[in-house]
Amino acid sequence: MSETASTRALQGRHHRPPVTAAPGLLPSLVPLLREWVPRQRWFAGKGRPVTGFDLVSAAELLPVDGPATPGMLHLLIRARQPGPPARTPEDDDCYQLLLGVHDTLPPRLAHALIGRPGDGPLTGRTVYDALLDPRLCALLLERLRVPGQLGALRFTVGPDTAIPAGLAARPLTGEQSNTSVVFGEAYILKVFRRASPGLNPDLELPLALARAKCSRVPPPAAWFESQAAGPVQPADGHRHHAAEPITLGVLTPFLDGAADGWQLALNALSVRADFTGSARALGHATAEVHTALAETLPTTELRRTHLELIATGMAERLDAAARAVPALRPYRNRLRAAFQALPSLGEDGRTFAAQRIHGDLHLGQTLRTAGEGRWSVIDFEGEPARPLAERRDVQPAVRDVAAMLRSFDYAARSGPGGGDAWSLEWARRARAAFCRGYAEAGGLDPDSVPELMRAYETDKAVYEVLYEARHRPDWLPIPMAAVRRLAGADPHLGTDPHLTTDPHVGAGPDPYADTEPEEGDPSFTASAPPEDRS
Ligand SMILES: Nc1ncnc2c1ncn2[C@@H]1O[C@H](COP(=O)(O)OP(=O)(O)O)[C@@H](O)[C@H]1O
Ligand SMILES: O=P(O)(O)O[C@H]1O[C@H](CO)[C@@H](O[C@H]2O[C@H](CO)[C@@H](O)[C@H](O)[C@H]2O)[C@H](O)[C@H]1O
Repeated sequence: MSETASTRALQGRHHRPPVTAAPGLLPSLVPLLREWVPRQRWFAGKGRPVTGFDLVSAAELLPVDGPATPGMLHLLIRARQPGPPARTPEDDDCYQLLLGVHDTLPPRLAHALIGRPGDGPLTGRTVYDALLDPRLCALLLERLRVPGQLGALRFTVGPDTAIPAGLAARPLTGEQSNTSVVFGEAYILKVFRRASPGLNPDLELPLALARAKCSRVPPPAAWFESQAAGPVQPADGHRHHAAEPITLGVLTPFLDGAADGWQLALNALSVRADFTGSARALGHATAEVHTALAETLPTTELRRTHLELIATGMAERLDAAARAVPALRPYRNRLRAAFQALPSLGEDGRTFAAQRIHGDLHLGQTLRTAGEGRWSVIDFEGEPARPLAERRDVQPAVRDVAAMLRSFDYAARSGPGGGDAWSLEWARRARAAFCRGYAEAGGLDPDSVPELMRAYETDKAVYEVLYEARHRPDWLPIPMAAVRRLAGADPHLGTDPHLTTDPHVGAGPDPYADTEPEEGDPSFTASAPPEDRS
């Protein structure tokens, strides 16, 4: 579409009141959304029925009254679900929808269909997920690349950034917590599906890292937010005001041809290749990101009372997970021991540094660039299920390290070896190499804080049990294996033997390493895996 045509379309000059002002709009969409929203991967309230929706805000991004061209609506809606009341406004389940409105849906968009309202202002029209329609995505980018305001929506372009017009859109359809669209293989727009009042760390931290000149994270090029969504009536019966802007989407440079760490790890496992060079380089990248975050955003020292609070939070999450997933219950007491070790750490006046961290680091959040083979880190949103305030809090940086260690275990258990002895040894070595790389590049040596590492790895495994039970039940055995291992480890041992850094690890041939490998380890190569040599 030409710039003039798209600008005209986006101007949306109406000769009628906007359809979003019609009182019957949301009621007419509710029956469709009650079917469609709970089926989406990003829907957080799985397992509880949706009894209705409240409208938080609505904007007409493209007029919906043209018969030949699709219209586009922007909605923030809050799902009504019976159950325990929300603890904070951030806990409420508010979702962002971009709806296409057309007379008839072209067959190529059949998978995007939401439904056809039987009454209200869109009677007889077809409503569908606009983020699956490349044409509507391209128009959304046209809106985004020019700073400005539309109703409650505010569009911002980063400093010294000029986004070209007319980039072709390619919606991503993989399993994701949010919805992403690639434009001209030059930019990627991530549209957050859960909308919480407050700056999303996936905008906040990359902006801070760009200020700190950290080149490990693609800098935001443009973003859009919603300002003050007015009073809403969530399930807890209290009226909340969304005082802070809600971050809705972020556009960043697309690392074309980059491969993600998860895929690279699975590739390595499939040919029985060592991964220690890559893991070590990833450790370096992670430490660089942590250092830059600590330099540019607030930090604090955690003392005994903080450690008590952290341990209590972990124990509460364990209890909640065990209520939802019975398989966890037999391990509950022994897992708790890992958390109970934390407060005693502060007894001698020992303190631990806390800072802003990634919050959900795993191999799928790392990208290795095609040309120079350098690791980047993406997706700073934190664990999507946690309240925003908690995700924006300072924490020990080793929490990210523990999370990444879980990811090597996941790869080994879900990859081609299916958790055989060779794969588990692969994971042990990759984990140790990551820790070593992290410490080499200035991060706190994970071996020096075994209790913290064990507590955070346990907390992460518990999170994963709940995550898999909700989203991918077939994957549940993977974190359950970690739960059994962590519950079996002697809580008085100090260092978990699975975390110990073997000084000889991290040296095998690794086709994906971006650092010079050290002297090779002949006992662990692609051609001679330990159990194959007999
Ligand atoms: N800057 C980028 N360059 C290249 N690919 C990216 C970039 N950002 C994200 N991706 C790809 O898009 C996918 C989804 O991004 P992510 O931020 O992890 O979204 P979600 O929170 O929905 O999981 C990632 O797995 C990655 O492959
Ligand atoms: O969608 P996000 O990337 O924000 O993160 C969520 O989904 C992840 C899975 O896609 C999940 O990660 C878990 O599975 C990974 C393999 O698919 C594994 O590498 C991670 O270690 C494991 O935690 C993540 O926990 C969840 O928040």
